[in-house]
Amino acid sequence: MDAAALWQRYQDWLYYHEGLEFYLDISRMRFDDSFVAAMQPKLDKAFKEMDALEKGAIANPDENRMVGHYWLRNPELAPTPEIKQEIIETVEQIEAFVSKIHSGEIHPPDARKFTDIISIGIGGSALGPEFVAEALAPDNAPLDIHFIDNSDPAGIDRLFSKLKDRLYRTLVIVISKSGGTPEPRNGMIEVQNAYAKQNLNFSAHAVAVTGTGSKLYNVATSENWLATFPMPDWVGGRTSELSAVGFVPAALQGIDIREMLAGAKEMDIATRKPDLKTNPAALLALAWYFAGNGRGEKDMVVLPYKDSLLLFSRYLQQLVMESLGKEKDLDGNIVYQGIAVYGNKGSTDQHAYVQQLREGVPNFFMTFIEVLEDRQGSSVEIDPGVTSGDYLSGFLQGTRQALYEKKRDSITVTIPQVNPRTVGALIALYERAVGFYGFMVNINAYHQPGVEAGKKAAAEILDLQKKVMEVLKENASLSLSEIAEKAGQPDQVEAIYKLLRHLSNNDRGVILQGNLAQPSSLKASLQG
Ligand SMILES: O=P(O)(O)OC[C@H]1O[C@H](O)[C@H](O)[C@@H](O)[C@@H]1O
Repeated sequence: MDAAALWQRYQDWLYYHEGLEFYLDISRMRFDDSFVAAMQPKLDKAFKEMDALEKGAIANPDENRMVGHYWLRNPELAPTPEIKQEIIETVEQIEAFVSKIHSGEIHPPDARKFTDIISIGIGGSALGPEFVAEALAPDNAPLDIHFIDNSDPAGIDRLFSKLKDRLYRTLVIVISKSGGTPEPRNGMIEVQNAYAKQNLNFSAHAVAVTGTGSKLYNVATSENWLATFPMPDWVGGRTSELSAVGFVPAALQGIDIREMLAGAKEMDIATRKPDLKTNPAALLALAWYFAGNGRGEKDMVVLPYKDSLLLFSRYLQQLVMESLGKEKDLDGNIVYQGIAVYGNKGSTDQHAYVQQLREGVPNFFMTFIEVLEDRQGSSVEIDPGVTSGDYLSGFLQGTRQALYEKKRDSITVTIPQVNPRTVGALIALYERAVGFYGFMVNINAYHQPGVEAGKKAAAEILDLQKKVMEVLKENASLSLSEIAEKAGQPDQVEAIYKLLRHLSNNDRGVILQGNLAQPSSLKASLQG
């Protein structure tokens, strides 16, 4: 295609939203009109299913759940008056609580105000809050946020050593929809222990965000924590940023959650239109379908050219991959669906892997995220008439062009500024695009059966560890296969080897002797 034809194609496919000052350009995806025509029935199906979903259909059939994150930004859409009321009240409760924290009306027992937050959660209960904190927390936030999003003792210690003199004025938010996920539970117990060591009353510092009636809910209410905010059943973890999950930490940092809701609501209105060319989520889903033949054959590389959007691709990883990565379609056929997502930020990543993207295996499509405003205030000239922002903008355009020359497709999303409204809009855009795409390829985008297998296997390893420790207590020194026999798990020698190796490296009283390069030669015993 020559330059004039490309320029025409750009204009033919450009989507612009006036209210949000938002652009979407899919002109550098090389589909043709016949592809678009062939996709129309799938698009029509997706529009219809999306409409039913918003009206409260059981869009997550195997969990028998409604999918209601769209109601969060427009409670009028909620299928019952009770749900509508719950949505409105939760935001009001969050705002009332947050203003009391900011004013010091609610304060820690030994200080006038809370100054820091430890936010404990994983998956959907961490990625949204982390992304939004990085994108939107003001320089002088009323509270500084820190995250525990893993079960890594060294990671937790690093945070404790940073906060040890501030724990007494740190608010702890434990976020878990199910209230039973091991990682946040572990994080909570670690933090409780740290408070106990300093003779601090944990409950006077703690807030929960969880489903009513969950284990965490029961702990928080019976221990009289400062507050508990509900996480409704009809909001999935990966679409929970605009619920209490995202809003409690965001509002505490002084981020305008009403503006996030307003941006999302406006994007929802745009992405509800049953017309491809005026619906940016449908355009995105179409582009994804084209890129990977509706089978995820190409990876989605997401490169925001803005430091504050660094965690967007990580956030999208869960939203896209947990939603679309499915073994079976809705009719039970094996389909192995999904789209892999990765990326950090530009131009930084140009100096890491863009070499492969331009010249190596062509197994991806790019999404550039462009922010029109370079910075607030004026810029110094790096070269005559040129600022660092001009460079960044040039790098984006240059990479887009260089990729296209090599037949590597790209999408460009352009926002005027990184602010609560545009971030809310971006979240809503991708939530809807994922939903559309899910319907286009006929999968349930709202469950995650594959995550359970790893959790179950981990629980079995921990049970095995208990059995192995019992065996060692009763015996002087045993080979790994003897331990496996005595534990009644003869098939689990390798798992036993691995857990003993771990214990022996962590002062847990386990001694492993023998040739470490030949695990079958090892004998294990307990110290003392
Ligand atoms: O919020 P929670 O119930 O603790 O869940 C946290 C996360 O863990 C699970 O394993 C799911 O795969 C995620 O979708 C979820 O966001």
